[in-house]
Amino acid sequence: MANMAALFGEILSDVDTVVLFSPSGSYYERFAEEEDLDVLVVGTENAVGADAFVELPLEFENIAQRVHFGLEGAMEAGYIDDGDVLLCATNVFEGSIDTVSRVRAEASDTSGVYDLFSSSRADPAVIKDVLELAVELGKKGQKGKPVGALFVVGDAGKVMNKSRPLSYNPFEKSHVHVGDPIVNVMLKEFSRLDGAFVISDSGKIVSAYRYLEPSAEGVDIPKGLGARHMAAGAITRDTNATAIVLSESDGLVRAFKNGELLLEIDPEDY
Ligand SMILES: Nc1ncnc2c1ncn2[C@@H]1O[C@H](COP(=O)(O)OP(=O)(O)OP(=O)(O)O)[C@@H](O)[C@H]1O
Ligand SMILES: [Mn+2]
Repeated sequence: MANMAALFGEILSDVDTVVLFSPSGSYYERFAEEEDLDVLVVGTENAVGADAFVELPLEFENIAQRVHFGLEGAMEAGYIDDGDVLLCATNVFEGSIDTVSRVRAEASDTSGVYDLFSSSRADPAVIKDVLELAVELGKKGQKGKPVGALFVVGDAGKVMNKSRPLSYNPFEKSHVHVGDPIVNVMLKEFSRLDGAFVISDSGKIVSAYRYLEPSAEGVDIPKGLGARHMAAGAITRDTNATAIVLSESDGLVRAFKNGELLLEIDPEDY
């Protein structure tokens, strides 16, 4: 048997931090016991009670995105620095950790996606729920047909002031929150509605059918995107809201904050 440690040694040498993605308790313990090793845990929850932990808002199926998001959060939290060499251990196939990637942390690579969750005015769990809602809607569509949707999350009072109703508001007297199971049942209904959904910091659906009228001056969104995306970008520059858009035409989910596109994901990858 060839000496694997010698053959793969380069990948494992001169590492600053080991990053474990969703490790089991016993797996984590083995690393935590090593005194001269910096260990960071990344996952949707801190199941192993690690001191250094970065929360993933979603279980990213795409490994590169999972690693990227984790490292962006780790950089933001100060666990790693620009130029650090990291060993990222994660699972690609079913079950436990099966893959190790050697990655160099690049501050210039950070897209601000972690910011979307950590410093949005709305509760991060609400952003996550809405993002999941948009992804699910993007996967399912409406009877197999692609649908579009626009969710404006946070700073709802100001958003309401910068918009007008296209029709009566079905949520006027209701107390529906984005995390409620009923919201998933309502998904299909949602997708028929025109205009935007306005959601409060705490996740209450304040209104449907809102036509956004922010000032679009100076908003710089990628060419080729239409009125829905322009309105989404612009409302986040005019207010402290975060906008999450499912495009009917290309099927992608995009998130905007401070007038900028922060995240672009393909629902099929989740
Ligand atoms: N200012 C606005 N406020 C709320 N909703 C809007 C606004 N402008 C457009 N929309 C909604 O977006 C829908 C699609 O518009 P349009 O095709 O111009 O947008 P788009 O950015 O190309 O989005 P898509 O990729 O989904 O086609 C409209 O039918 C309308 O429901
Ligand atoms: Mn369009």
